[in-house]
Amino acid sequence: MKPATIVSMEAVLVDLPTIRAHQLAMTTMHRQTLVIVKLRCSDGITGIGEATSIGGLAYGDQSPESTKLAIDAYLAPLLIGQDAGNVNAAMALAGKQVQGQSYAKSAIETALFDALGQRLDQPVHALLGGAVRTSLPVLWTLASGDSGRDIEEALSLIEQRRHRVFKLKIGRGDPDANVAHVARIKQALGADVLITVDVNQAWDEATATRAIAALEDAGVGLVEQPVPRRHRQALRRLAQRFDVPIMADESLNGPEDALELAAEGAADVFALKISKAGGLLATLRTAAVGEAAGVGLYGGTMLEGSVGSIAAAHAFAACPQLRWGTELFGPLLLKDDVVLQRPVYRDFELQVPQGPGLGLRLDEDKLAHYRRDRERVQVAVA
Ligand SMILES: O=C(O)C[C@H]1C=CC(=O)O1
Ligand SMILES: [Mn+2]
Repeated sequence: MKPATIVSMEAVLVDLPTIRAHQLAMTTMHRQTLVIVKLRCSDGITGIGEATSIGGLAYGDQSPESTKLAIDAYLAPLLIGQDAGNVNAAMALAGKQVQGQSYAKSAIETALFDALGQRLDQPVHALLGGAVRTSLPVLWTLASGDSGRDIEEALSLIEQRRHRVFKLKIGRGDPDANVAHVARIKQALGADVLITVDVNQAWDEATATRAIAALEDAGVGLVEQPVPRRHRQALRRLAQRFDVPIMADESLNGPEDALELAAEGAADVFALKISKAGGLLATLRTAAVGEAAGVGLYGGTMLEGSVGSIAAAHAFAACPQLRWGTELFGPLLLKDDVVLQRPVYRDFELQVPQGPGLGLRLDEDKLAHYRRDRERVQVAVA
């Protein structure tokens, strides 16, 4: 392999409308903002990556704007001139000189892997040691805010053979009303359809104890992050108390959290996300801790567009255990995207691309159309 260095890095904010309102405990989304990273190398290859958050700062403490700033002001100047083919060395340098910023680091690592894959003519999953599956089961989130509409949406998606597992976003408003909403949907979809719920940290322990008992009675199969992320002892007591598995999402970032959660028996399932871990390699390290502890693994999403979702798909394809499948449906929630070939969903699964790198390319016209700074870019070109 000929040596290549990183010559430039650009972080572009892209605003895309969603196909419908997406209601979570903490916010309602009508659009999604992607941070698309383009990393150019001295051999002419450009790698791409994506960092995305949910509802700006509603999900966590990194926003698209703060991610772009971290890249523009710190990570790009640090990494330009470094060996583009040595992902471990670049990420170690970023880890040493930049604290936190896991979303930015994930996007940059993705772009390095995409470039390396193109250079070696190998898909990213091959660079991670090889895929153990060629497609990934994908659930769908029902979050329109209306039980009747959610039921219609689920029935139609089952009919289209697109999804057969559904996650319900709850935790907003009266917990009893939340439980009634879940029970209505579970009853309408029947015993064979797995229903999971995501509370996004909205309940205190007493509320969670009462509500999870009722959710268990209603037939829910998995409860995600019922209590605030730092309330790990509460999470542990809930995981020990109930038969229904409890999944850690916001409480789990990298391998260190995984180790502590596993040692304490605080979660039955881990929601892996490349952006929380700070990259594909850190996601696999987090997964390894879970696997060593016998914890179930689930391929989570930050509701990324195609670039971020496919990056995650390469990591999840290389993950030996993935007992709970994935939720990599982000591209389907967006009205449009900025790639030339949108991901393929078939028979309830996302097909993992087999082409070099990520296996997808940017649609530069779409990127120019949806980028937030398009007026300024047009003026600069004119
Ligand atoms: O897991 C989350 O909290 C965020 C995300 C995943 C699916 C969805 O609808 O929202
Ligand atoms: Mn979640």
